[in-house]
Amino acid sequence: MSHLPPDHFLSLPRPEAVMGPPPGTVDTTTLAAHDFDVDNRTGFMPPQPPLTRLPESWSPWEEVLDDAVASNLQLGDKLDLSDADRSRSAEWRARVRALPILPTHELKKSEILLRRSHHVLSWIMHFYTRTLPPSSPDIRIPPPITLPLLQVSEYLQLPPVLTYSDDVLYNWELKMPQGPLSPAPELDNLKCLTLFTGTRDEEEFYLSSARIELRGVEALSIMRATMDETFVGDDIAIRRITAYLHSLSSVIGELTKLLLAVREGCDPQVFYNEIRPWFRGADSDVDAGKKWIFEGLELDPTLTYPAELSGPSAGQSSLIHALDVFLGVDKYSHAPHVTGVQPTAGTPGTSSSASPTSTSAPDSKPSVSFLTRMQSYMPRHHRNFLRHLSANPRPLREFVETSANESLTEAYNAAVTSLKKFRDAHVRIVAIYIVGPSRRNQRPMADLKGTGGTNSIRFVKSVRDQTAGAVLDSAH
Ligand code: HEM
Repeated sequence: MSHLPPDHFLSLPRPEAVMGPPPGTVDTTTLAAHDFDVDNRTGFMPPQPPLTRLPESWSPWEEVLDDAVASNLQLGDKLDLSDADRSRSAEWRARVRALPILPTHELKKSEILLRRSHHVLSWIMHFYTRTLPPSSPDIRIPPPITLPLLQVSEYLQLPPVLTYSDDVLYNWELKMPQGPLSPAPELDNLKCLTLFTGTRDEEEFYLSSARIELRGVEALSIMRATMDETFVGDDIAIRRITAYLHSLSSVIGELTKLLLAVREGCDPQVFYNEIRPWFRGADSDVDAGKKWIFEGLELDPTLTYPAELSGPSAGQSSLIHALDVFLGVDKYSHAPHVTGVQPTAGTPGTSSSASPTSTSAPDSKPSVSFLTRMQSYMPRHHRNFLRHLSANPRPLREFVETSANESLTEAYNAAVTSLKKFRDAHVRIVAIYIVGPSRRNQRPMADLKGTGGTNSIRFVKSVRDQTAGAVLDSAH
């Protein structure tokens, strides 16, 4: 960097993660943040394998998580839970409650430490809440988890709950070392860092998304090249964009194959009955009338009751949203009325009955599109990337419409249709992994709600149908 002038943004010291950069300057809290933390080899996945261990000062968290994994803890509402299972998880929860409340200020110095902390604390929280006996009247998260998890989440601007970044983006390592010249991890050279069940099915479930993220890097570079060409906008540009859009259709076709390949390693019954219940966030406890209570919240006056507490969902993948936004399909697929959430009586709008310092949940959830709600679960640099993409002054769809070029329109429609086919496949996956197993009903209650809080199959079908509606008339 010695050749850079001292006032260049890359020469400036990293801004404090929590404060962000001063107004008018670029956020450089991560190495690639000047590029929205989107790497040209690994896209929304980090280019280096994520940190696997926090420094010594925070080892009590790491140890209690190791212990949860090694103890093979079982879901609290498992039908054939043995007394030994029950007492093992009760002992583990007692250990969590006895943890010291560790300070988090030093973690703010590094985005990488903050990410690992969010990963460790949110996995502990899910192990804790989901092993509670079903007879517990509410879900109480003890202070040694509440305080650091809410503080770390505040710094990262993420909800204090397991997110797609905790179980996919930052939950991998290489099976075998790759040479320094390898541009990105090979799709079959990944394994996961943390699992609830230790099963291959669970690992394959996360890795199917990870592979989609890595294969999607080519889509990101096509988007970049297309955006450059729309600025030129001449006949050559139109020809190039036409070719790029055909390539994009093929890449989305590859993503569809990778999505369907989840069936090779992840059994639907195991997914529905043994894996998915671990993901449940506060939404899933609403029907049972249970509130999440963050004990100790009042000890830090800067903290408030979290607004968002849905479980992790690949609906938080920035890649799929980026495709929607780039193609201008999001106005259809994720129109404001496509919230996925069934309005409940007396919860029409945005009002909330919890006071800022209340330790328990507000009664209602704002009615915003699923896309908008899921963006708050994405790493903030990725959220900014999507905002930047939305603010593109020469949107592709408009460009295609005004160009009125038949080949270009056809290529655009092919890309939209490819995205619609991805969603056809996704509807099949939701039918196989959620609707089918729910009919056999091995769990206490048939659970058709998505972990993102939607009415799963109805919602994914409506997003798919809206995507199809974005195809342009060939007259354009
Ligand atoms: C077994 C595998 C999968 C199942 C059972 C599944 C299930 C679901 C469900 C139930 C929803 C509704 C939202 C919610 O409440 O969470 C959803 C949404 C979504 N999922 Fe999946 N999903 C799977 C794999 C994937 C993968 C691998 C991706 C891509 C990386 C993906 C991308 C999305 C997207 C983008 C949405 C938002 C709706 C849309 O834009 O189409 N899903 N998924």
